[in-house]
Amino acid sequence: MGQPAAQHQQSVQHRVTRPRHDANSGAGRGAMPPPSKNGRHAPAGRPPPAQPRRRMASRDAAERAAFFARREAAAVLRRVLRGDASRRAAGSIKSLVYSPSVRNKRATFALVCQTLKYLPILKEVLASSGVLTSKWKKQEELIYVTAYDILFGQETAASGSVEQLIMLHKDTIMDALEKMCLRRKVHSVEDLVSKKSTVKPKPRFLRVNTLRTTTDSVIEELNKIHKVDKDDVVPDMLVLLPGTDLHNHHLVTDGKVFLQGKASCMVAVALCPKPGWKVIDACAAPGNKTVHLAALMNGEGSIIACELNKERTKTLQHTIQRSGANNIETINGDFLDIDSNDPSYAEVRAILLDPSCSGSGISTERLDHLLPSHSRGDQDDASTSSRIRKLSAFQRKALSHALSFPSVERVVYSTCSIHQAENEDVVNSVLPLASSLGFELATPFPQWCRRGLPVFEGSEHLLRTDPEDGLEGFFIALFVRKAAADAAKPSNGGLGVSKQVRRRRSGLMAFSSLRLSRMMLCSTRGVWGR
Ligand SMILES: C[S@@+](CC[C@H](N)C(=O)[O-])C[C@H]1O[C@@H](n2cnc3c(N)ncnc32)[C@H](O)[C@@H]1O
Repeated sequence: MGQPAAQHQQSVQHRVTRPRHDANSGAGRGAMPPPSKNGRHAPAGRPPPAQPRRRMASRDAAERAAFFARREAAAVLRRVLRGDASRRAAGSIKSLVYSPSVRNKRATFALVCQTLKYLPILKEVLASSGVLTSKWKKQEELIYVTAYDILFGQETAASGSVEQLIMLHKDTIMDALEKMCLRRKVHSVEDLVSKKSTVKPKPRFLRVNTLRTTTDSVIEELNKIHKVDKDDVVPDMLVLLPGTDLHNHHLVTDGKVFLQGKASCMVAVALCPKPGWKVIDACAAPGNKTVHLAALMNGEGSIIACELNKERTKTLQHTIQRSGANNIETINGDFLDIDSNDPSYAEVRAILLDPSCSGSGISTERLDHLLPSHSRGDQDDASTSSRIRKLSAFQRKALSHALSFPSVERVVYSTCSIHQAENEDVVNSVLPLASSLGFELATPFPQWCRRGLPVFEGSEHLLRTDPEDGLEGFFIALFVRKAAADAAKPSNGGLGVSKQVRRRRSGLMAFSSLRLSRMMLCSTRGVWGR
């Protein structure tokens, strides 16, 4: 290639569309301490040019912001990569970034996503440039983030030993990048980056927490700056434009609204617990559906929220606290170990079972396409099928257990999976038991067009949501005990039922007549033949 380093560097760098992220914004970072003095000096041999004070100060602030953003991003990236490698993710990229411990969420999110996008390239060039020696291996995630940021991001570089390491090797790395482009016959580094990241923007859904506020007052407040609509299916659900960022909005931090997807909210609504009932949320963390149940019950009655994982139980408790619900008891334990014949559960009337699943219905939202396992194509391998087999065995056990509670009238089984093995097959396998215990499948949201895959008679009662509907891929099955369903018919006078239950019942009654027209509508859209 033989061109001078600076010119050469420019030729590669300028062919890269610099991704824009606002790690430099410094939002929320004003109170942070500066990096250690010895980590912040101008590159050797180049005295800082004389600059007006204000420009120096703003450069210092930018460096400080970049320094901290890279370290926050590296901590998240470490958890993401370890979870992906062990296939036991501690959470999605988003949930890790939006955990309370991350201060500059927006910058961290952008840096993590961009670093993941460039990771295969970074690994290769850092290895060939001899940067990742055993000494630096311990900080490899920080090296990836910093290398991404300096090479393709914002170039604010001077502070921190890892920043200096990358600056020291920058020319060699750019050289390796140039060679890589030549070898792969592409014009720019951007052409080397995975293009699988096209996520179709979805509306921003949010659920109003009616334990703390009213839907009308939230609309009034949000309307000042956002376009807000009421959802036509889920009560107290609002729809905003895609990309509306409300993570730091006081309505969210105060627990007045929850940033919860529409499909996820349909689960608790399908269970439709009455105020005053005793309800179990069997696999509860992080608790979005638990607190939704509490809101639907107007905070009356009691909810037992069971969660196996200790750390996630803490998150569940945090969610409950944020919601203001005070009728929820948490159990850190195995739902399968709860004795359904224990007198303390004799009055449980509804169970929501949203067990661990493959999450294949939310893989796009979870940004799984950015993970190394995805680019290796691990999704199709034998370990995935074995994982799904294990999951569905647990799901079957848990669903059978839920049906075994003596007074339970309504059981909702839900997943965020698109796999038949975790959905229709699980339901089908428990049908004989369900029927022997007096349960039958009921039809949640009868007006909803997309139903279960037609793999057994009765699967039309099941509900699926799909990215085609602009939603995540969810699955909902509702079991109702026949005696309870009969008692709920209007002929009993409908004593003491809430307006919502009555509305819902009339929906169920209307099902038969609706069904024919709906099936005709569905068949024209090809839903059954997917
Ligand atoms: C899909 S998540 C539940 C999400 C939750 N319903 C929500 O909407 O926020 C499944 C949860 O079940 C927990 N879990 C898995 N096996 C369990 C078991 N045997 N008993 C109780 N919880 C379990 C997992 O740790 C995980 O937190």
